[in-house]
Amino acid sequence: MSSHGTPIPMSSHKSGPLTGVANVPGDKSISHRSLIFGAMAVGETQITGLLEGEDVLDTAKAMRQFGAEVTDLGSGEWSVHGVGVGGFAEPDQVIDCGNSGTGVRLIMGAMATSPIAATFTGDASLNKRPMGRVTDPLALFGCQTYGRSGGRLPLTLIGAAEPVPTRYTVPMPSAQVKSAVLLAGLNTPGETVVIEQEATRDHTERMLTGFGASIKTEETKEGRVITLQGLPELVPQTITVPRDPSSAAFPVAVGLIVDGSDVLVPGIGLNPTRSGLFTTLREMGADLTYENERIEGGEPVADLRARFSTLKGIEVPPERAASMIDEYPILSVVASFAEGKTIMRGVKELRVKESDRIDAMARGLEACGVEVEEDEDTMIVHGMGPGGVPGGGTCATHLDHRIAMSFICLGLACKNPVKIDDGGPIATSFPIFEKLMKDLGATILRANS
Ligand SMILES: O=C(O)C1=C[C@@H](OP(=O)(O)O)[C@@H](O)[C@H](O)C1
Ligand SMILES: C=C(OP(=O)(O)O)C(=O)O
Repeated sequence: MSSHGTPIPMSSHKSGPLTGVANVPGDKSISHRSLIFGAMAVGETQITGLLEGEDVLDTAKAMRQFGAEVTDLGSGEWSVHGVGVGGFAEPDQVIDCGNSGTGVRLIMGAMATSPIAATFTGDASLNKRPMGRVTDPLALFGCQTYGRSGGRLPLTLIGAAEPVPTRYTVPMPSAQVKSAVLLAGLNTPGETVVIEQEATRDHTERMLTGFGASIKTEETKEGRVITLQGLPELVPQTITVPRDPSSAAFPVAVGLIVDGSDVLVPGIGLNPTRSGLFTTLREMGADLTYENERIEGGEPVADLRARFSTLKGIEVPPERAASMIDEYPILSVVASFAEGKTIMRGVKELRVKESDRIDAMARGLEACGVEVEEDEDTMIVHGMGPGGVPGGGTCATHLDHRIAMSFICLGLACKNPVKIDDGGPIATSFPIFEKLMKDLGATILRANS
């Protein structure tokens, strides 16, 4: 089932060369943060290029429930009148974050140090995901949570009336946990310190600095030590959201695996905490070039050009995992068309995303004739060479947008069509995916069309 409706079965079919320009939507991580940080600033934040996917729209609704004025001005332009740090009102309805781990975890952090209560829920996927990783550190500030066993949603959080500053080492590589703790630190007097052993996406640190918070990051023997000074007044910003590298991954991938293709994906952020997939693809021999390299909004940006390539399997360094964590499903598709094995280690976080992504990809690839090995923390794909994957399988998507899009991409380069049980979740992060792919020349059908 899609998160908000009936299932949308789809199929994708071997396509001729995919060519043209793919303008992917705004970055999901930055879109959530623009709304949440805007809601915590005093005055009006203006946002251009917001991703209008379901995940982000759920965050916009939640910010309204906490008292911010959030207005859709049309064409990706949004305005947020914030209530200031500590200014959140108590919502009078349950906060439904839909399919979004980022939304619920960041919002819990943002409210955890205000003297209000809120109840959070999500769809069947989100309500299975672990929340203890966020509620445990938030409890150190003095808030209380009452949830289902295993720390699952639905969950009620009662914010700390007198929050105490906290020093916390994040036990798994997670930007969501890091961000939740930093956001709780905003309404806490004194210094909040978060330590991460592996660098994860740093949008919270960069953007909060832009909003006027004092955040210092030091590389030490312990890891990255991030220190936030509490009780800043956040200053509203004018934000242009860059295009999402995690969405760019799909047109880039089909450009590489569909014979004769040449696809241009303009304006993609190459922040090193996000660009691990592109480095990996180039190591596999991809004809993936960075054109018109430039700096936009303080971030390195380039137009990505992907042309059909003969690829070789490689071992992806595990220390790169955090910088491409959402891209392993589509990498496993690309790896199916490489010569030799692609070994992905250090990827157990994939098991607690919208679905268990190692299991979902392994089962679907096997159904399409690809050999996959896995253990708790590893996935190995045995490549079948360009054009060598039989296809013909039906793949379960488990309410997971990235699984759905990955199998659609697979089918475009297989000998036989690939079916997915539900393309509905694609709307959570990439609502224009189907049209964008068809405009490049992809054959994608809905079961009833
Ligand atoms: O902070 C963020 O915006 C995100 C962090 C990652 O999750 P984890 O922090 O759980 O690894 C990523 O998978 C998610 O899509 C977005
Ligand atoms: C893991 C993802 O998102 P979230 O954790 O926000 O649900 C994703 O978009 O791949």
